[in-house]
Amino acid sequence: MTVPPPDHSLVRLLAGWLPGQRWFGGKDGPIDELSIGTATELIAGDPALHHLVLDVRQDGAIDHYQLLLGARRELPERLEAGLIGRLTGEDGITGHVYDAVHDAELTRALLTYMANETQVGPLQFRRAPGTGIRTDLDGSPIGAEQSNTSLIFGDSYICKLFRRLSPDVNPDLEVNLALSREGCAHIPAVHGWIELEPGSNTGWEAAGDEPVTLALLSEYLRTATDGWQFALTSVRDWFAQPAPLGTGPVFTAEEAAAAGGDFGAEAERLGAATAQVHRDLAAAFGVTQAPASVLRDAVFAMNEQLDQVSAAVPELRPYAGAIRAVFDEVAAAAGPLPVQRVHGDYHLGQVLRTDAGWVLLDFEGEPARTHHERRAPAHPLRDVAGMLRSFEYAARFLLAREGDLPQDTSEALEARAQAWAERNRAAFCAGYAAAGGPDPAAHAALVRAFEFDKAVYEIRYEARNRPSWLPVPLRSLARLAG
Ligand SMILES: Nc1ncnc2c1ncn2[C@@H]1O[C@H](COP(=O)(O)OP(=O)(O)O)[C@@H](O)[C@H]1O
Ligand SMILES: O=P(O)(O)O[C@H]1O[C@H](CO)[C@@H](O[C@H]2O[C@H](CO)[C@@H](O)[C@H](O)[C@H]2O)[C@H](O)[C@H]1O
Repeated sequence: MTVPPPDHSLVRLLAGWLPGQRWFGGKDGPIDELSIGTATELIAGDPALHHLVLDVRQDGAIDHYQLLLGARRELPERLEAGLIGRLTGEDGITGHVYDAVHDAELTRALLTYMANETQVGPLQFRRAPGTGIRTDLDGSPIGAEQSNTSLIFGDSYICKLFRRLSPDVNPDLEVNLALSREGCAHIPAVHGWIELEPGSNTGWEAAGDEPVTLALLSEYLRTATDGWQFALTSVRDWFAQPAPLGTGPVFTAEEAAAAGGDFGAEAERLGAATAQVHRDLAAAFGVTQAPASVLRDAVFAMNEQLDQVSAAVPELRPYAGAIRAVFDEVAAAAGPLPVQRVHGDYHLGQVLRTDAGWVLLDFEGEPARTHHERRAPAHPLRDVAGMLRSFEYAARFLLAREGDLPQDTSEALEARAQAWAERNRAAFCAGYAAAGGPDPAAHAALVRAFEFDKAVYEIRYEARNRPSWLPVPLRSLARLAG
């Protein structure tokens, strides 16, 4: 038997391992070709650490994924979860190769390199101006379901390693740095980042002049509560209120105040924080008046998405006519519109409640959008609509996943879900407008169109990624379009 050349066998191992990774975006189809775009040795010896950018060709397009590859002759049991395979190589990588995010002994070097602003081959490690970085902390991956991989270092830092790489600066880094410069109080402090020199990967089709962002090191908000979990706790309390079920929703201000875990005041504060971040984004990146044709083009794209998703997900079809009518109404009334940088994928899972207030995370935009789309200016009420959708999700999540409840219970809980959503939507909008954002009530048709567009996006997202969640957006669509 001939032993394949070591480089070849590494590529083969990677091609077998990649499709099984949570963060791999190309699960819909086969990998046509995989090659190693850049390979940089960060630590030599045993164990060794290599940084790889994998160029993955699928269906005519190339995506680039980042991997920290560990190599050890003997693999301790604690690292087996990340095992990719074994190499008999002669190319400097020998022994067991594995995803090194699990190896604290190796990932500690990331902090040291960032603290010292080291350059290794095409990789440049950066420290944010005016900060120091501790180098004595061990990293471990967070358990959360996420599109990237984040390591927590002690109680101090969270380092997000972007898995699918954007061709230039990642909007998450770009926006966080810009907001830091504005003194924005609603983001975690940026401590450092890692980037790849422009032009270092020849397999990059759309590379720009900017360095490619590989990782972002931020302050870890250890005691913060995730917005989605916080909201769900409130919905549970709301459902469990002793007022007799079936007599209508608990909804007077007094009843709401008495309800354990009422979320209204939090929703209002979140609205205010959102408006403040929008103001800082406008200050950092500017605001332009987009001509009416820009909104008409946006509506064209909304209709296109509606057609595509209706074709793929039959459950959407009964609502398509009502949705199209709302889109067309907005297009017909289109005038010049102020646009600016926004969050782009705003929902309760992107906000944390700290002792000091709400903090916004993950300015990368919707994962399915192109890099160009994710950095494009938009109307700030798009973010407002995203969060309104999220209140709908939180309100209906427990019910949609409950299965068959007796009809009277189900109707009574639906009424409460509706009341919860309405109360928190209104509180969020009030907080947003009071803090200086464009009043959602004064732009009701636009907000409604953005909400429908987001709902259509969500239906595709759930059908593709979490089919058991599909009833959640469908239930709220039935109400919105009904
Ligand atoms: N600075 C932070 N402090 C505490 N937890 C954080 C911080 N940043 C992110 N997280 C947690 O990590 C999760 C994933 O982060 P996120 O930036 O949304 O990653 P992804 O882009 O991979 O979805 C968040 O939902 C949050 O729970
Ligand atoms: O957080 P990501 O950038 O990965 O965003 C994607 O995944 C989200 C789910 O994790 C998805 O959000 C949808 O589900 C949320 C509850 O899990 C809900 O709060 C949001 O309102 C709903 O859109 C998001 O759409 C998707 O881009």
